[in-house]
Amino acid sequence: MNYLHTLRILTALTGLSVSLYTAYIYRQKLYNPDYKALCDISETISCSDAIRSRYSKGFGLLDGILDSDSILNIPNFILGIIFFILYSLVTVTEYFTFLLLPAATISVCISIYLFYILNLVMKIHCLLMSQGVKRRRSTRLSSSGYYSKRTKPTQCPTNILSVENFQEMADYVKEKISVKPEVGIICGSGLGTLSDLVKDSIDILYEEVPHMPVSTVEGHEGKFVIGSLGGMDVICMKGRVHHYEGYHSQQLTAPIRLMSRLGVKYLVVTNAAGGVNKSFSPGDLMLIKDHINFLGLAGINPLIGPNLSTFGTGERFLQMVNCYDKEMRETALELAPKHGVSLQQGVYALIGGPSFETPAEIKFLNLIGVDAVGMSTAPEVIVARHCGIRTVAFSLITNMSVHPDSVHDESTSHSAVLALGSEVTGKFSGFITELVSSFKSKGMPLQPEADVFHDTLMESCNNDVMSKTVNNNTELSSTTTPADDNSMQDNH
Ligand SMILES: O=P(O)(O)O[C@H]1O[C@H](CO)[C@@H](O)[C@H]1O
Ligand SMILES: Nc1nc2[nH]cnc2c(=O)[nH]1
Repeated sequence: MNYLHTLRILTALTGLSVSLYTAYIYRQKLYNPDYKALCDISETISCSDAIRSRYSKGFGLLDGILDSDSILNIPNFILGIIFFILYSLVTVTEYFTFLLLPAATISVCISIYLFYILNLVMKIHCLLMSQGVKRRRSTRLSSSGYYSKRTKPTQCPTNILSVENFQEMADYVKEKISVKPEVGIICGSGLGTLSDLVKDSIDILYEEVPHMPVSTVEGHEGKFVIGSLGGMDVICMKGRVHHYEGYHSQQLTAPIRLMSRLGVKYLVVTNAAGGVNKSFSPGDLMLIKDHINFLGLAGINPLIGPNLSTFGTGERFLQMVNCYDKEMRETALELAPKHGVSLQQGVYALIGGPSFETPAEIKFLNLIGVDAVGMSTAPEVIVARHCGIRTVAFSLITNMSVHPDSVHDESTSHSAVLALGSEVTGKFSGFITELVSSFKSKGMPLQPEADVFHDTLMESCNNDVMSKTVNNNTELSSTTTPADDNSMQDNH
């Protein structure tokens, strides 16, 4: 009898410890997706994945009936803690001992059920035995983002770069710097001198950083400049890489994931672009309200492949509404006049390049509401969004895109783009510095939650709220080009 009593107490204590440890891992994972639990032994023996699965709440039985965030959908570890506390009390006090048999029966049934889920449904072994994996059998991934042998998507079966690779990039950079950058800046073609604004900086060449693609285009020096700007710690990219250089879109967005791993929360993206909106002039700075990503529409998206769920939002189906952060755009519009910057607003289109557009393509872009065209930015913004980094972006209009009737257009050449860039960049120093400084007072990165979406939809119904803060753009709505059509402008 005594022996049985001790065994019951030991069982209750073991159950309680396991439940508490599960609660601990659950909490750690919430704040640090990279946290590796002691029980994550291999790809198939793991509890971390299990703990974030749909079976981790209400044993998965309420899935589909209750929302996963419903307070009634109680995590298994809480049920476990309650169960084992009651079990211990009954054992120790010897009150209600008639409950022990049904309790033990229920616990055996639950164990068999979980054994079935883990081993036959999810095919992983979780030592804590109380949860399951969140991914389906056919798409289970290893931590490095590789599919198991069972599943072979025909396209991009693995990621070009794994989570570990991004971590290696970040570790390398962290070793070299003493600051903790919160702001990222990308300098577009001819805009490299923006990096001169960074004070007390150290430079790290792209070629030094493991897995970092190297710029091959003139006007993109290819180095990180890390230091301080506007009272913020920043990491500035003096030059970027492009799809047309032959890089995979996951490679050209690798620095964004590196930034995310360093703790960057805000991003300022710049590019040189051809003006499609006829009311623009070379030298104008355009605040990007939205983009049309022709590569993305054609199925070239940096998020294709196994989802890197440990980054920021980690969303598989990423919402792109407000990816050009509304609050940051409003701040930019407020600050611009103070610094003598006449800020245009518009939609940026990414084309694959490296050839510039034909007259017919420009006509088409103009018809569909594009204001400026270039060969970058959209993939970076998509990945920044995926990482939960708030982004604001600008196009320097370096040339007006070719007029349909012209035979030769001298301003649309890379050397002309670079020349104009270096000529006018200095004018934006004060503006960019104060914009970066303003991030100090901004909150945590906005996740693409339903209320933001709703907010934006409401906004589009109520006409363009941005027009309240725009001074010079009131003229735009009276021009006749489709790019200025209100339906496009009001959409953001
Ligand atoms: O987008 P950024 O890098 O500023 O460069 C733009 O300028 C180059 C063409 O001159 C293209 O690479 C185009 O994308
Ligand atoms: N695609 C494209 N990219 C540019 N970058 C700078 N100017 C241009 C342009 O006219 N077209």
